[in-house]
Amino acid sequence: MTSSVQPIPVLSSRILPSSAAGDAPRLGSLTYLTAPDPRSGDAPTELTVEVGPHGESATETWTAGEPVLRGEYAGIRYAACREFVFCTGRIEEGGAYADATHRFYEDVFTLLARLGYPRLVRVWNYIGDINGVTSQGQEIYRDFCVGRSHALEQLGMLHGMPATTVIGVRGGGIGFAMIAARTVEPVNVENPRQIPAYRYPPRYGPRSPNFSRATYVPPPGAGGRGTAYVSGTASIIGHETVHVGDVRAQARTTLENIELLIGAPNLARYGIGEGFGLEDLRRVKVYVRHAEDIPAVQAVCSRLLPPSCAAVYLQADVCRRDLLVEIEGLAA
Ligand SMILES: O=C(O)c1cccc(O)c1
Ligand SMILES: CC(=O)C(=O)O
Repeated sequence: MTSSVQPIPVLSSRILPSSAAGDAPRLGSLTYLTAPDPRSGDAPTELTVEVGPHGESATETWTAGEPVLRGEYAGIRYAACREFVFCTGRIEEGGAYADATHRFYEDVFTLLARLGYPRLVRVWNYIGDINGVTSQGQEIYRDFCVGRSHALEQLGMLHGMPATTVIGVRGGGIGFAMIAARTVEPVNVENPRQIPAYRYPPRYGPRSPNFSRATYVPPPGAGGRGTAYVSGTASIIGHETVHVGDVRAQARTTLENIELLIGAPNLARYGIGEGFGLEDLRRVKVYVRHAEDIPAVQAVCSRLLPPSCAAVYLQADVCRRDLLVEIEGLAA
């Protein structure tokens, strides 16, 4: 009997103004709307969040070039091809989020284990009123971190989380999207000039955030290029916010952080034999806290990013009050 080795499907994605998003078969999508849209409940594996009115709206779609199988477990919707699964879910608005977040992450890992896609590649968490407080007086972002950390501790995964974005959006509750892989081996990468988030000191909250600064996915076949998924990155050196009150300097420092993170010298520390520069960024989502800062951030980014990089500027809150801008993206 002969067996043929099937090529691993390539995970691809693109971003368009939300009105122009086509309806090609997809694993899932993330849509950022600048106004509430009463018609847009979340379709299966299509997460919609409301951002501030002064930035852009956009849809990022994720496709795999082959048929997907859809399903639902514990309220989490998924769409899977052979190699990748895209999941979305929501926690409804409530007085506090730690317990619901704990349960949500437990359910996600149960689902991924049952489906056979145990390797997380990318996670997004969109939190309503992220800098507001719970009924117990804890900041909502910190309360979310407590629930996530408890779930991961139980699973022995405190240090194993991939590239992640946590951003504040309008409305209440938390929207989640995740991508996991069946066989490819993602490599989680830290930034040499930032301490790992799971080692942040307690002044940032009772439980540290759990995420890696980037996740590298090797090429599907010999000779190709891999992809570096870059977490929400901000103007942090060590564990400290730098350039408080100066949005231009925060934007520049953020891009320097990304450059150091995905460059060949840093990736070599993980045995990765390639590297990326800012010129390899294919797409970024730039989250800007204050409407009036958007033009300045756009100016910095258009100077430092290549014209080939699709950039969208979204008005949204960042997890720390003194952070004015956060940038995520992918390089390939
Ligand atoms: O996973 C997180 O807690 C996190 C924290 C900061 C920025 C970000 O995009 C994500
Ligand atoms: C972005 C951010 O808050 C962090 O890296 O911790």
